[in-house]
Amino acid sequence: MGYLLNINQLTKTYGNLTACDNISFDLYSGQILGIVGESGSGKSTLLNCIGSNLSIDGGKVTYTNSNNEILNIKQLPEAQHRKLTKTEWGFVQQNPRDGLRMNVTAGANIAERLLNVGVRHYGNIREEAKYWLEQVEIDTNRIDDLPSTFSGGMQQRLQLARVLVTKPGLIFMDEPTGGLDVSVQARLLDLLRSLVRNLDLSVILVTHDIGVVRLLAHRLLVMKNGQIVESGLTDRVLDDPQHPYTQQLVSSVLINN
Ligand SMILES: Nc1ncnc2c1ncn2[C@@H]1O[C@H](COP(=O)(O)OP(=O)(O)OP(=O)(O)O)[C@@H](O)[C@H]1O
Repeated sequence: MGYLLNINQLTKTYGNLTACDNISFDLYSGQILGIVGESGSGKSTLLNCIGSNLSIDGGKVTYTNSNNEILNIKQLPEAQHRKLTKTEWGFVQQNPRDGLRMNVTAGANIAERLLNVGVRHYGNIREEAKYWLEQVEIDTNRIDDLPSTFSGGMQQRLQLARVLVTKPGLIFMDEPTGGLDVSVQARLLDLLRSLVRNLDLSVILVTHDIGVVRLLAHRLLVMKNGQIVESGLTDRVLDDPQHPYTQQLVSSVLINN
């Protein structure tokens, strides 16, 4: 089977700074790809060049959609790109406020994405919303509450439900457990792990937290100064790092923990 996503020589510059320097990789269906690296290495920029409408200065992003059409993402008309991001793609932001609509109920947050894929029957929508609240371990009695009345961990789980309800072909996650207390992080991580396994999700996951990729990612890209310095199976990269930068990244985790 062919790839789900192909990134070919992607380059993004800000003035004199090359935030992403000639990045190439493939993502296959059902794969969780982790992107790690220190702050400023270009991880979020790369994710936004692929998953959002951040412009690029060179290269090509190709996605195979659910109809097996191969889409040249950076050349897609704006309306088609918007449709893709509202249906087949999902983005889980570090700050749930960026991924949720805070002024509508939890149920409406989930329903909005269902409406985007053409579901119209109110009863079905409410049942689907309840189902996904259960999947992310939120009490269905909270369906009519505003997300602002939820804890940080609950907001993050609601963001997941909102994304998962359209059964996206590809999910982008930017530090999904960042900004949460350690115990809340651990619970979210557990939930994420069972969801990605049970739903066979395809995910690009950006984090500076080696523990997160160790638990979730099949493969890793290690970024430094906008470049990929090492890539491979997660266990191989973390247990037998080849590049001095990866060695330093892995050993600093051992020391800090
Ligand atoms: N809008 C922007 N304008 C100018 N420079 C930017 C902009 N966004 C990012 N950069 C620069 O691009 C580089 C990569 O930033 P990016 O946020 O992608 O790194 P990161 O690895 O995601 O870091 P962090 O883990 O801190 O989020 C940094 O040097 C940053 O200062």
